[in-house]
Amino acid sequence: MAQHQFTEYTPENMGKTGPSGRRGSYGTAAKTAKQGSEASAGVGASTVPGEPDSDSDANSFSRIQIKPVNDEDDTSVMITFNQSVSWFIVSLTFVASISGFMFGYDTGYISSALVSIGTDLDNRELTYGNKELITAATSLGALISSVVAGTCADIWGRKPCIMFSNVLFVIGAALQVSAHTFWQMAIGRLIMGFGVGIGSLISPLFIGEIAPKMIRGRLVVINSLCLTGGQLIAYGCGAGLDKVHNGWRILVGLSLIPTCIQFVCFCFLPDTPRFYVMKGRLDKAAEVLAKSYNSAPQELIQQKIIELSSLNRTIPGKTVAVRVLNTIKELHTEPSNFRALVLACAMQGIQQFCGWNSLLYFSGTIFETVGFKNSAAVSIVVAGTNFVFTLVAFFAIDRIGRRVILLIGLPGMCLSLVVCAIAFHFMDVRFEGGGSAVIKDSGFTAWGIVIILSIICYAAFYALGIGTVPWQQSELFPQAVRGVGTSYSTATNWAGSLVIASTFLTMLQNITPTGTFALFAALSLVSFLFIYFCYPELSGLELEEVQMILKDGFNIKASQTLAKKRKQQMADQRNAAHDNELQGYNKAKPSDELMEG
Ligand SMILES: O[C@H]1[C@H](O)[C@@H](O)[C@H](O)[C@@H](O)[C@H]1O
Repeated sequence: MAQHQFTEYTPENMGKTGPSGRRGSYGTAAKTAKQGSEASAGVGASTVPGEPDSDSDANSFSRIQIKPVNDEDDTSVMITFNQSVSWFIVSLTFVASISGFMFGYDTGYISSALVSIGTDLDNRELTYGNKELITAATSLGALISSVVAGTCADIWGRKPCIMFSNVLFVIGAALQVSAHTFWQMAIGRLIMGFGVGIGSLISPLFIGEIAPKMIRGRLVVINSLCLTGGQLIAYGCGAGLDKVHNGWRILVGLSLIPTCIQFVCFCFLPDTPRFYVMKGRLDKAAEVLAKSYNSAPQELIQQKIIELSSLNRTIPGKTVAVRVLNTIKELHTEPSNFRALVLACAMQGIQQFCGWNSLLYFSGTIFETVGFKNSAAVSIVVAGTNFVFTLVAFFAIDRIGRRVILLIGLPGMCLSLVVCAIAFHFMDVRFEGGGSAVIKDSGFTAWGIVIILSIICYAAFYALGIGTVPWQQSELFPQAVRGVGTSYSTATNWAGSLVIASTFLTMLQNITPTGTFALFAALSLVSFLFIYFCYPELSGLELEEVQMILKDGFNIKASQTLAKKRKQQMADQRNAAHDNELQGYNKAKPSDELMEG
């Protein structure tokens, strides 16, 4: 265990900026802390004097350098807290995850609401086109808002953006609940979609930034659990309110409860320490870290802040617009950022183009076609499987790792889809215009059961891997481009969702169900190959270490080695803490809390 030197740093000098506008007062401290770790670690990480750019104070500013790794050379040195999770972090995670719930509930309730709306809007039945527009409005709104949400989160903060999404949820829901015309309903759905897009991006980003690295995957999956749970509850409530007069208004009105709870909670909760560091509010960052790791000594908190601010780099630019343009430029021109962007967008694209949402949205139609009278019940089973296997992913994502669960999930999905395609072939189902189906043997058949079982297996493998892992997207990007990077990937998700949902019935009609499911199977296979060759293992790594992995390639092997090493270090640390406890040390020495590569 390394002995780290403590610095002359005091809370009073926190947040003061040097002549350059950067945190000059941290410069010497960062240097001292880093030299301490270097001297004892004897590894390649080094403190380099501030680069001689015009606006830096070379004497008082220094940077932590993380070199690229290859299989043998692990040069990362990061400060880690011994304590894994506190109630404060758990509370922040659950409050942020309400956005995930809203995402799931608001995209989930519409299929049953559309059935029970009847002639309540404009005193007429909704046309097929009206229904499509009301459904798609939310995805379209989410697509539009996700494009700008990341930048807004970097400018104003993660918390204000989530609170703004609450306001949009309330306006959107109020418009829908009181709607008597088709257009009011569609506009309400669009505004609600703006809120969904913001929440879908910021909630996982917020959780990723507050989470301790060893359980970051799990905490982000809590957001996915709320999402799939929200979908399940929406299906359940939809089935329950099916026969109730104005049941759809109650269904929409219920969505106001969680969003108001989230707004009120965030009035009393802070933003993430990394965001505060980004804005130079180091005192606030230290305060949040101290609450998050309440058993960590003050000196260690201070050192972590020093480390984070040394790694923090502000993108230059006189105005916001110039800074955004420079960020976009840096996202594309810096190789590690570009690799992160490719991975994040590809993962979200794969998640949508493997066809899950089309099955979720149209499962009722499919199950009725293959002979199930109570199709709503079977749809609930499919949504329930999605939820249960997201729970399995929760336990597996940090222990087994993101890469492994993806590499198990995608072949499973591919196989289930192949079986489904074959079963549809033997059932001889043809879909005709307007979503109606012609079937050779009507009624309940063995092939019908095969289709349902294979769709349930598909749901399980999907939720285990590709349904869950892409939402870990924020860990791929460094702080300076995280907001914009996650905007790109979240927009890819919503664009994919929109394309797939609007083309699924046409595909069933034009290339038959067998062709459609075979196409999704082929896409799952190609995705498997992409992940095998390009997706590194990031479990257990500090957010700042991920860029080191992506610096000179996808470095799959190096990432696996580093992830393994981190797990071992954590286990050793836990054992050491346990031994200390047995020997009667109640207070961990600061140096025991530090670990290094
Ligand atoms: O991760 C989620 C989840 O898998 C949902 O079930 C799905 O509807 C969403 O599109 C996806 O982003």
